[in-house]
Amino acid sequence: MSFLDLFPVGMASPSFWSSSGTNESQGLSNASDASPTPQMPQLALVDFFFPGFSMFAGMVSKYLHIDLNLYLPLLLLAGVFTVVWNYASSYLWEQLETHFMSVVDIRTDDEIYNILMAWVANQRFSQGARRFVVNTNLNSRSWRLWYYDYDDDDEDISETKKKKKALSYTPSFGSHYFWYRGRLLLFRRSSKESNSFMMVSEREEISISCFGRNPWVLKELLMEARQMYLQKDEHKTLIYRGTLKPGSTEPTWQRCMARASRPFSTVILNEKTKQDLIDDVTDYLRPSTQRWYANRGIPYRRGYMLHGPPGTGKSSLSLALAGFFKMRIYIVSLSSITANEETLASLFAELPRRCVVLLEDIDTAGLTHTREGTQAQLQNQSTDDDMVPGQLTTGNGNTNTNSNGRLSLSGLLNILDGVASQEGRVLIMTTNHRDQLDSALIRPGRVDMIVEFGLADEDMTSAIFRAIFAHLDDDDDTSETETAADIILDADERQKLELEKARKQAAHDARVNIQAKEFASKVPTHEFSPAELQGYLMKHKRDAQAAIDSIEAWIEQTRKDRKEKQLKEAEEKRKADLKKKEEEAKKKTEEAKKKEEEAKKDAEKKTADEKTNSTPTVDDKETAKVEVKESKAPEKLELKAKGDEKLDSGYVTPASGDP
Ligand SMILES: Nc1ncnc2c1ncn2[C@@H]1O[C@H](COP(=O)(O)OP(=O)(O)OP(=O)(O)O)[C@@H](O)[C@H]1O
Repeated sequence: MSFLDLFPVGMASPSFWSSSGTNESQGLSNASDASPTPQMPQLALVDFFFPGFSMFAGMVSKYLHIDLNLYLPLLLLAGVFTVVWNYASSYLWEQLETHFMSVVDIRTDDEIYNILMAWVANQRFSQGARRFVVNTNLNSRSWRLWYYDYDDDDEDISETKKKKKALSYTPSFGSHYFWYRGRLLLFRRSSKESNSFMMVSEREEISISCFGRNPWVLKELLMEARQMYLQKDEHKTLIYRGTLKPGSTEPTWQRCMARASRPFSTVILNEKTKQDLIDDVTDYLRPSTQRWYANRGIPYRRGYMLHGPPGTGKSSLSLALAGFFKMRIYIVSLSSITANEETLASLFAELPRRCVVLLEDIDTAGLTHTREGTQAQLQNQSTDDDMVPGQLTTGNGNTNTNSNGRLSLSGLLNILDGVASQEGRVLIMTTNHRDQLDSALIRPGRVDMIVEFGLADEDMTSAIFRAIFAHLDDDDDTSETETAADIILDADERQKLELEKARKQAAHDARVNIQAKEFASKVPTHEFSPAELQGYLMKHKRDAQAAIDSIEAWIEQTRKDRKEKQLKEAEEKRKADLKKKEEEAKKKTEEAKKKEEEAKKDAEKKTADEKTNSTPTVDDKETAKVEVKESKAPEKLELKAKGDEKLDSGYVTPASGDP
């Protein structure tokens, strides 16, 4: 049986309705029984609004013997009501929202999005939603906020002890009602019309509304969400880096990671220096200190300079400091292309009041020429095109950004002295070559404390060894030990177990101390950086003895590698110099050639001009004749000239002494 067989003959044609439906139908069709044709426009109209209605009504009439015509007015009414309701309800809702509700819109390109979504994911209404979005990372997908690394908190350890990404559930697009502090709130998530190049997750809009004109409950909710978010990061140091927004020249701070705060004790440095630094910053951050500065008109800022060879712990100390004082750290490398006065100024303007600002590698920023440098140096500087973009230049006194758009020393000083840096921030500058810096940059007031970092000495080496091999409580798989302890309910047995554990640890630490001394005695002092030694030890982190046994071979190899590297660098430098010299010589030869050609051309032109000037015209011929004659017979010429004069002027000029 085909599909068409279901329908009576002629059903598909417009005339079917009037001819076959007349027997049963009365309503609309009764009026047209006698003449089927006038009904057609009505049916066509109904079909227009409800496509396929005539066909459906025909089937219902044939098989169920119900005449839908009778219900047509009702259906139409329902349709009209639906349309009106749609318009009216959205209008009414709009009016209600405008006059009787408070709404907070959440920007998806702001950190508040991450804050709120973290809160929402923890709410009952979110976990009970029937349609929801599942994420392993709740953070905004907006390019301004999309971080490439996930917080460690987003991971959980399952019973099988395998690390898995935690799943977060948030309500899907639509309106979701929930109760908060006894008030009914509405969480709305919708997809906004936007450019197709944006990802779906980027195109969402979030808002929370409450009934009533006072939005206090919304503000409280946001505060609670923020508090919860901050608690999550309490034991972490949030690291931000100064960068340019993708595809634009606008600078911005991008949160790049949240690291577990590094304890101060893990930074190996002279204990007194460490304590002095902590005391200094503690004193500086006291509210009374701020008043003290203000009362005396002294700019409220504090600068620290950390200097020393690469890999000696400058960045580590800065991070530990930020973690210790629970402050965010904002890092900008002056050797990066983003570093010019304009970008730095806007980055500084965006900084929060209390934070650590780390200006990295100011030596790579081109301060090898000092501000007191000679005029020649300055001239060289201005023509030096080999500098890395973003390098600092000494400036020419007139401008803070030189012609290449690079940051000048005066530009940097302006930023350091500017209003933006007088907000109680801790400014740390790091450098590998302190001696090459301008004294203006490190004068008291700009740099208040200088901390020197050096290559590892014997004490440092053994401290690094201990740091790697000492047993820390967190190293244990606590879930396993806890289970064992839980099983043994007897207090004595438990105490015994703990004592045994402590004894084992003490024995381990004593062994590590001896090994550390042995290791340190084998490493020459002030030759290797802590980072190099740490890197080596980490290769043997499960076997301390192996680390001691193979250190000599490593030292040998490292020296060899360094020598090779030095030779390679020297060779590269030699080649580069040679190439530069050749290029300069070539340039000079070309210039000389060019000059020669120009001189030749000039000479040729001159000769040509002379020739042109010397080609005899009629007058010239006359003059020449005169000249020739003049040379032959001066007296005669004189007479002739006088004759000419007579002819030209019409009268004779009386010559002196002429009778
Ligand atoms: N004094 C130190 N105490 C503890 N760890 C250190 C120390 N020096 C270096 N390290 C280790 O070496 C690595 C590199 O250190 P860090 O980045 O702090 O050095 P740096 O001086 O800032 O180097 P650079 O000048 O190249 O930026 C880190 O993993 C750090 O743990």
